[in-house]
Amino acid sequence: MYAIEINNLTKVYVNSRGITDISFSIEEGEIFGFIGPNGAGKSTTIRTLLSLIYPTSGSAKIFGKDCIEFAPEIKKEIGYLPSEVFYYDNMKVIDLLKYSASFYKKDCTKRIKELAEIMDLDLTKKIDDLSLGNKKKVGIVQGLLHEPKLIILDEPTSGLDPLMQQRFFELLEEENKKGATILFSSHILSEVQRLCNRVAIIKEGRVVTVEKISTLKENNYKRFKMETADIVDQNFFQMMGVNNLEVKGKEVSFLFKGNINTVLRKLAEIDIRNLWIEEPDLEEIFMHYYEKENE
Ligand SMILES: Nc1ncnc2c1ncn2[C@@H]1O[C@H](COP(=O)(O)OP(=O)(O)OP(=O)(O)O)[C@@H](O)[C@H]1O
Repeated sequence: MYAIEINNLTKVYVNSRGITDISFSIEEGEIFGFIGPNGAGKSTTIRTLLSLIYPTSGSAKIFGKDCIEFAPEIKKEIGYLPSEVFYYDNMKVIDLLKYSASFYKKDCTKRIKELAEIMDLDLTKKIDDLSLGNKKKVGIVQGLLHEPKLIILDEPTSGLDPLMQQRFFELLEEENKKGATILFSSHILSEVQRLCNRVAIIKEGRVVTVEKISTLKENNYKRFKMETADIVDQNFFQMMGVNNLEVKGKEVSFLFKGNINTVLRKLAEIDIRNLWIEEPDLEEIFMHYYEKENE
């Protein structure tokens, strides 16, 4: 059974696009990235899954159940961290978390304490007195305290310092090992690359591709970097499959997609001092994908 199954989901807002014909599925136990620039439609998709808004057309299932028809039942299985967290500022952190826990049938006291310790969160403080990063931590504990089967995170790391981001990622990996499925929305590629197995790339309300991170990295592009013995005209490197070409004196770099032998035969015509062939990072692949789509 899929943890999430989205079928042709469309949301049209009164004056703007929203999302158009989104379809993808997430297997139970996956850590799935949802990536795209601001305004691409990530939050709209997530809010629809949580039945906080209703789709114009299409449908989605969570653990095999329609996300609108079975919304109250499904919500108990989900931990959700919204991109922006708002609280009744006058409350103490512990009171807010106890209040959140009261929606679930189990006793979450022990888990609240464990999570607060991991995330270095002072439970006795008033929410009013917390920094943005600490408010984010409250959201994280609130989202995870009932040990949900599905964790949905919308831009979860904004406001967290690098050490806390690291702890948070480790926490997510542990939850995943215990069986939780994770949907991780972000516009930061490096964090998606670090955490996720698969990713859906969304652009202007539409999913442009769903790929394994490893496929995106390995099968598509290689980054060639070299030092040539003499200065070579950049036209020499212009061939099918070469992109993002940069020639600075004797230093040359480009992304290559295609049969690697073609490029190696071509390079054999010149005198090369040093050559590196690397996996490009996701950022480069992503940018290239977007450029290609815009052609
Ligand atoms: N409540 C709303 N009313 C009208 N238009 C909206 C509303 N919410 C989102 N939109 C529009 O829908 C589109 C998708 O926005 P959405 O917030 O889902 O994107 P996003 O990928 O989550 O980006 P961000 O990271 O900036 O939140 C945008 O064009 C946005 O302006």
